[in-house]
Amino acid sequence: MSDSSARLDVYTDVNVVPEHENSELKKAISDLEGETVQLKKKQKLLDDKRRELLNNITNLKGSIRVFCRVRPILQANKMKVRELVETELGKMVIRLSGGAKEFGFDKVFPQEATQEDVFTEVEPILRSAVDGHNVCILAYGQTGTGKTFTMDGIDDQPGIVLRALEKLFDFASIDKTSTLTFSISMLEVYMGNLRDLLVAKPVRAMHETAIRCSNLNIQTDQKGFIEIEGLAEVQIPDLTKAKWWYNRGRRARSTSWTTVNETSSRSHCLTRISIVRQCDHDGEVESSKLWMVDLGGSERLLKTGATGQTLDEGRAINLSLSALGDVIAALRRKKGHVPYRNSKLTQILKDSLGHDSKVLMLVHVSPCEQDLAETLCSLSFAKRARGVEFNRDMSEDLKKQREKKLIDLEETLKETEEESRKVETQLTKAEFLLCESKKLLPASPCLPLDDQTEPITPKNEKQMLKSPRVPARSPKAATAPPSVLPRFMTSTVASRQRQSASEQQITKRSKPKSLCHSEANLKSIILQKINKKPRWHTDTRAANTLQCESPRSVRMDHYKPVAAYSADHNERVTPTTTGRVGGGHYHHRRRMSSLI
Ligand SMILES: Nc1ncnc2c1ncn2[C@@H]1O[C@H](COP(=O)(O)OP(=O)(O)OP(=O)(O)O)[C@@H](O)[C@H]1O
Repeated sequence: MSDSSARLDVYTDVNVVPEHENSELKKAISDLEGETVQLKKKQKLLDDKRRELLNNITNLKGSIRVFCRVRPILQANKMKVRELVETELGKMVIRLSGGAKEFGFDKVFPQEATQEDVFTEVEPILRSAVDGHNVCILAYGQTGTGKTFTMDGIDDQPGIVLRALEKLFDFASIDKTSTLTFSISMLEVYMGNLRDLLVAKPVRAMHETAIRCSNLNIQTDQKGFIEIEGLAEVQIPDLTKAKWWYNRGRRARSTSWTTVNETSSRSHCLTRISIVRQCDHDGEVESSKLWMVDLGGSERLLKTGATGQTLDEGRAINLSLSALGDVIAALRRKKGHVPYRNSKLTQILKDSLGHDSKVLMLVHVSPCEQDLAETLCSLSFAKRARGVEFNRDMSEDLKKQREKKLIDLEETLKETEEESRKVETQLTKAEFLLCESKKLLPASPCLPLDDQTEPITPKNEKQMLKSPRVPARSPKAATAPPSVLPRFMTSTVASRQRQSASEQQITKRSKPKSLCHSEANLKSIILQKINKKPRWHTDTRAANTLQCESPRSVRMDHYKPVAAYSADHNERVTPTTTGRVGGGHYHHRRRMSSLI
């Protein structure tokens, strides 16, 4: 057979679409493009609606919520204690000689409550953080009542922070309308000074006489947002890196021995997760903060056997806790002046306690008779934070109305989420069809088969179907000046996982049992759209090259970080604003952390 006849055969086998069908295919593509744009718009609207509904629900429940957790009786004093604390649904009852005293809470966790029980109730507030609200979770209570246990947890019972990190990455992997990126900072407020826990070197000497604090400045920008100048902020692209940094920060925390708790925290430990959310539809960027705070133990100083430095530490902790109580009470009463400036703690948390933020305070108490005085102090603090007027002053009628409104809102939220899932399915289908039909358009004159690079074999066919194409950077990203880009906007592992899952999903769908059959199916689907019967012939070699790149996957690499933040511990950590790398030596007065 001559060369030319061979070429003729090839052209006959390959999809040569007649002109009129070609224009119908173009029309179908343009319809599909219109459809995906509309579906994306609808998806964005539904997501906005969901966020608004959730926000209304949280506000109705109270933007400052107070839970109470009762620590179990510890093995050490199991034999010699009398329990005075009883829990009922949403209520704490203290049995006193003169009768019982009741305290109401949004939720009460009895001694047997697990870390999981606690986290289940905490979880909804994390959604608010991802939706763009500043959120503050505070663990408050007497020394030794389990604040660190609730926030940090122990090896086999992780606490809120680790669970929250996991949850955030879960949210990122299932978010269909935006890309989420996270970074972590940790600091402690010790005797009124701030100390960066991510750049601090763990100090192994137990009784160092001085603490060197880093030069961290609390700044308020024009919009009233708080930034801590000089505080290291590390990008966390995945859960493993997030855990690594978090554990590093915890080890650097100051602890000391008191008569009440062997590893008493002598400071407030603050973990901040900065969340950047970029909407895939319009590129809009939102940021929010999630603070998780293990407060220093509130204590009656005489009881802890504190003297000297420990006494000073206790005083400093009590002063800042009382300032925190004043701020929350003022916010509760919606009082004009909120005394944020009275402590470093409240200055740092200023933009995450007030306007439009969500606060969750977990008050910890001991069940033992010997701790009664402290327990009553903690419960009074909680009562003030919760606002006495909240339920007591509300008439039964109002309470019922509120309950009904909550039920209605939750119902609407469910429906919205359901509708959003349906739109997501439609969008995936439309994008798949669009992607495949574009490949049926003859883009340029066909090359003779001899000129094609590699023959298709079963081996590389598999390879091609599996490996996604490298996503192109969007024109937006290519042209945007780096200085205006948020510094955390790199793809996270979660987002990359989501991308590859999405591609695998589509590849699975596009992966033909028989390639001819698959393409014929595709054509018939597209032809159905343009009301035509399939007439084209199939060239299996051409069909083999079908790889569907999810159009939605392109978004991941839009941005590069401006600063070289890295969660890899071999790499550099950069402080947020000053450019000063905090590799200095921090001589902490003493440290007995059990976490080393
Ligand atoms: N819910 C719980 N279940 C089991 N053990 C607990 C629980 N809560 C606290 N503990 C144990 O009680 C001890 C004291 O708890 P923890 O150190 O968390 O108290 P703390 O309130 O953080 O104290 P401090 O303010 O002094 O730092 C620890 O040994 C801890 O493991």
